[in-house]
Amino acid sequence: MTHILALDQGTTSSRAIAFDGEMRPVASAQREFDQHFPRSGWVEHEPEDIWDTTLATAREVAQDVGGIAAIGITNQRETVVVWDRETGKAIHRAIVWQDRRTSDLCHDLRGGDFEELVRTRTGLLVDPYFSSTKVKWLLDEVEGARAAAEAGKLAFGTVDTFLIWRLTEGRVHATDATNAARTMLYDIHKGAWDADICEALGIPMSMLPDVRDSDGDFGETTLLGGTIPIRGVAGDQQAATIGQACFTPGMIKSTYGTGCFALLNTGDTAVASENRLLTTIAYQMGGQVTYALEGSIFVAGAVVQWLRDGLGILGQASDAGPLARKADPGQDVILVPAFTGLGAPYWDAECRGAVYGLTRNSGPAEFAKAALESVGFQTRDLLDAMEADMGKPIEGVLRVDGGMSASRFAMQFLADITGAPVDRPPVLETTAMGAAWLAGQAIGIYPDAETFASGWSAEMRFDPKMDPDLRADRYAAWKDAVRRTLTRG
Ligand SMILES: Nc1ncnc2c1ncn2[C@@H]1O[C@H](COP(=O)(O)OP(=O)(O)O)[C@@H](O)[C@H]1O
Ligand SMILES: O=P(O)(O)OC[C@H](O)CO
Repeated sequence: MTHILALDQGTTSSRAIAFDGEMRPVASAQREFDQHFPRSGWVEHEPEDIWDTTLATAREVAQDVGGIAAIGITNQRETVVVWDRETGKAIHRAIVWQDRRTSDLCHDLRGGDFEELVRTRTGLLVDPYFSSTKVKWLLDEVEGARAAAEAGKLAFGTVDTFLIWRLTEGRVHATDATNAARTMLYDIHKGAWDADICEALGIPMSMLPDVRDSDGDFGETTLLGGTIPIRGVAGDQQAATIGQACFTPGMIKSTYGTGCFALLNTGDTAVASENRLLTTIAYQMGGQVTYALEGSIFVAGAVVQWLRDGLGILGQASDAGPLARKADPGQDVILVPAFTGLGAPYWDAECRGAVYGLTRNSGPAEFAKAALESVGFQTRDLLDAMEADMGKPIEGVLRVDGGMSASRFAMQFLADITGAPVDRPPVLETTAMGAAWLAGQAIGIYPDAETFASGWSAEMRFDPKMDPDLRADRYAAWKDAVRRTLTRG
């Protein structure tokens, strides 16, 4: 039997999932790895941990199913690895997307021509979230790094690129267009690295990988038994967009993992946001770019982890919904989970979390309810910004996935507060499925986009049930709470 192996290298764990010829997941393995927080606001991963967990899970699953026809890679985005081309060793730990160490630098870079250049060419905002200022930090701070980079001895990559390099044993230094689009170094209109931005940040272009189609040819690996081609690569949120079959302009998916990332397919038009959303690449196939508007929220499932590990009021994440159902409906407790600032559409890196409306009777149930509702409120912020950018209401359904979409309470509130039906597919591993589909259709064993999309169906639909007046009141209360939390008022 022919299988496609999807490698999903996420923020907290590496997963390998084998899909059979019918695109059904048939075997999987997962390994968590350590998170390093050397200072407040800094987040690092050990590149060898990323590699070891990826290789171990890939080997386990490959052995389980036997023949693998092709590999698809999907990855946590923006995270930076810089390594020595000669030895293959990283010069420093990976700097993770959540890391805020370049806040001051980004602050200094805002407000002038550079910010405008970044916005118009990369579709992004000047924020520590993206890769470029992290690369600059490494070149400035690691001894000898800048000289080595200028001599062409160092390679930069997002995690996909690092894994491709390792899997091909240094033969291929490449990424796909979706990952390139998250670096803040890539012109998404021209489809090329931007020399002006690289020069402004002092990043030698010799460090940068070759950019290919998401279903391009990324070489072969002999490390999993036999010779297996790598034929699909996409950032995890883009892979989820593909796995949710959001191939038509106007379709939206929203993934609830550690954070939440909503992508609206805008077809061949790169819509410039007036509402602080990101313009990004959904996928590139056959040289043809499909764009998306993206809203990025930094804390979604992480708020449930906080209830469990920080407050200790949950035994496990799945207790959150049942606890929230016990909350006193008369209390309007609002939690703004700005643990690391707020992402879209506010982009306030300095503000921190807050709780409003506490009474003497507020307890664990009210906290659980407020935490789950905060994710719905934040998604409504994104959808409103998308509607404003598109100049028309967003019709249709929100397709959801990710670990937190398992919560029926959270998904029902999401439908209630957005007023949009919410569809949840039977396979929540849509990220891996998207990467597998890219690779599988590239080698001709999976159907084309149209056929894949027509076969897509929801396992569960959540219809909005909230009274429209109550919806308006509750959302106004959220907006008021956010206004009071922002450092910029
Ligand atoms: N039943 C549940 N109810 C609420 N949150 C959940 C539930 N199950 C998982 N989560 C949350 O989902 C997140 C894990 O989702 P996952 O997609 O694996 O994230 P990531 O890929 O970012 O590591 C965790 O933050 C966890 O708190
Ligand atoms: O690893 P995840 O699923 O939390 O996704 C991380 C995103 O790609 C960051 O942009």
